[in-house]
Amino acid sequence: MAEAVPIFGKPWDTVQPALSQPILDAVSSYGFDYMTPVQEATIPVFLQNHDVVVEAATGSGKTLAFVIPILELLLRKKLKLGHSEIGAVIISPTRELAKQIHTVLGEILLATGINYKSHLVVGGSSSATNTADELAMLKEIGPDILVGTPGRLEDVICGRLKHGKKTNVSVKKLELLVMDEADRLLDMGFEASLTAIFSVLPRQRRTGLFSATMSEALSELVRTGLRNPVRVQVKVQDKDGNGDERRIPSTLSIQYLVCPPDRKIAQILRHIQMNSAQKYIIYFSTCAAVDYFQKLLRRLLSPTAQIYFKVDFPVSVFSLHGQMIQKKREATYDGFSQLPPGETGILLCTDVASRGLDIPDVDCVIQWDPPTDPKSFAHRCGRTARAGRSGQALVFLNPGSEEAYVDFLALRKVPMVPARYLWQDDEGNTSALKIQFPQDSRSDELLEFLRSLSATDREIYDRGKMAFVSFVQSYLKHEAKFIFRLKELAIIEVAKGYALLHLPSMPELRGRPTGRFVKYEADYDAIPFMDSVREKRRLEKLEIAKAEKKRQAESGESLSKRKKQKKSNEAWSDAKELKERVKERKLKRIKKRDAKHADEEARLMAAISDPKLKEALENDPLLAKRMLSHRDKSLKDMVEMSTERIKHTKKVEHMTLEEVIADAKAKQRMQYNSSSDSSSAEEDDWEMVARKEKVRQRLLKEAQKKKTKFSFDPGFSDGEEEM
Ligand SMILES: Nc1ncnc2c1ncn2[C@@H]1O[C@H](COP(=O)(O)OP(=O)(O)OP(=O)(O)O)[C@@H](O)[C@H]1O
Repeated sequence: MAEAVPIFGKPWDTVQPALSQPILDAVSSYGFDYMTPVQEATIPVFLQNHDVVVEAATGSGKTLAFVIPILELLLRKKLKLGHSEIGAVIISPTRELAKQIHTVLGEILLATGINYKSHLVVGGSSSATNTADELAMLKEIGPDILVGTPGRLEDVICGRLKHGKKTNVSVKKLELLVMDEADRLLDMGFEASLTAIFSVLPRQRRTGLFSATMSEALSELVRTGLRNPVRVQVKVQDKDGNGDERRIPSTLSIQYLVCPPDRKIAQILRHIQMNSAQKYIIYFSTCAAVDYFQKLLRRLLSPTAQIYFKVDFPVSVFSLHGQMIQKKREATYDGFSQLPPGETGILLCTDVASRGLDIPDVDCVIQWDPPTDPKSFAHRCGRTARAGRSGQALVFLNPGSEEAYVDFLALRKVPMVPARYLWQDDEGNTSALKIQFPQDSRSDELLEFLRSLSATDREIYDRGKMAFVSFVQSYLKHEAKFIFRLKELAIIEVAKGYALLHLPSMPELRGRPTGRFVKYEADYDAIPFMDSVREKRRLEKLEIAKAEKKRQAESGESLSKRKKQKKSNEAWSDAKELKERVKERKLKRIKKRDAKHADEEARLMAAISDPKLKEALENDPLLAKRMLSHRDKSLKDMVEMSTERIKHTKKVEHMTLEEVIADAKAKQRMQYNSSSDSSSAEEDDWEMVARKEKVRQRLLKEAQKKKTKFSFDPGFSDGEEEM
């Protein structure tokens, strides 16, 4: 078990300006006699009404560094908040973290006896499934402090509602805004929600940003949301006293193991076998991998698998990722957090659990693969070694280009030391080896056993393929691309490490020598689901597919032809649908325009008695439009102009663009020579004809290219082409 190392600062009653007695009593009821360095540095500055930007290692006590000043400032101002008025808002990137902060706040409020209420505002919570429910709850409770995630908070604070109800929350008297894991808030693309929230909060508020890692985006936020902030940076020295600075707690030891990807699972199991009664968190890059390895681990813990994973102590396996429903997320989090001491527990998760979570007594953090965002690395490791306790972290690096990650992190003040390869003898005894990649037949046997599980359980088989494919896709998303190069990744060994029965067909595998991968001999169609309902449904579908295949084989259709046919049918129907939609939109536009013109023309025709004029107008609806906008011209002039234009339009239809321009220029010259004022309407018409000619030329070229039928009506189509 991890032991506590005292790394604390001054007592709480030394804070200047002094904290109120109820708050001092509350922290002492927690058994916290001394502040941590970040609390000592931050609380006085926040209390002196400064905005703060706080950067301190994981597990250093940042939560109380903002919770205490929030309560103290609200108390000190003796702020009388109405039923719907909010005094402080705390924003967190994940629901779990928001819930945790809300719990800490609630406990402190209870211990102080202060009459403020806090409320948790997160999406997908079991208590309020939508914003309307949330607002109804808020109306009933009348909280003073809100803790939540950006989207739902934006809904509640800014009144962006889906149900047309007005928000009944007022932030006019808000005193404090805190953003925990502020850099993550921006990385996760919450910037728009944050900006919306800032825009409705009073400018005279205090703002605090807290994180263990700062980013460039954060300095942008400092510029936009804070006023002359005081920057608090708590530095950690290396334990060996060489004066080196580190971004991680001094009580945290991080090891790395350069290990072929197909040995990882055996290494993890041996780790667990060697260290009983420990709490582990294992990070994966994708939700699919979490689900898959949870299934495998659970099966490995069954009595029949004890030959490969022999443990004589109870082990509970949990999983947590962002695609799980909220209720399950909450149950997992609570289950793992409340695991009784002396029991071994393993939480498999993605980065949704990398930040801020204060799960008690986590002894070891293992990273199956490094995170795509390098900043997450320190946060993941920081789930252990919290508040002065010691803790261990281990990351697997694939041989090839990933070894460079060690130096990359060292430059970012995250030091690591090499780990030893864990070896298991034939009796199942585990020991640490000095050599890096020994022959490891027991690891190979374990993989074969996992494959045999896959060959008898379709859910494991399907999930394995999904996990592998999603891993490859996530590998391409690594921010440190110069280290994580897919070309240099031993992808076949990765597939072996995922205990796949066969390689999936994917472009990333094209051109790779696959000889090292031995396909598992099995009838893949026969692999059943353990769940009888799913299996029944699968068999029914399989029957239908087989019957169809047989029918096509009998009718002589080749597979490639069938595929081609299917593809062309899909493409054809898609294209047809699109064409119809375009046509529909076009017809709508024409109808709308015609209705408008018809109205104008009707009024005009009613006013015209000259039959010649009427005829000219019928031939040229564009003229009707022009006549309405040039009422100062006599109708007769307009008709002459129109007749001339119609003649000319018909002529230019067969002219090239150069000829049209030359013609227009000649007309202009003639007009200039005759010293007559050129009519602007007429100039517009020439311009229009030239423009239409340009369009016609373009369409002609395109049509020639596509060899499609081409028609273009320069008089009426108003620039709309028909192909
Ligand atoms: N003054 C204190 N004395 C002893 N323990 C403390 C003190 N302040 C906080 N702690 C404990 O330290 C642990 C870590 O605190 P907290 O979760 O606030 O860390 P953090 O800096 O926010 O970490 P992270 O960066 O991972 O979010 C908690 O269990 C908390 O109860």
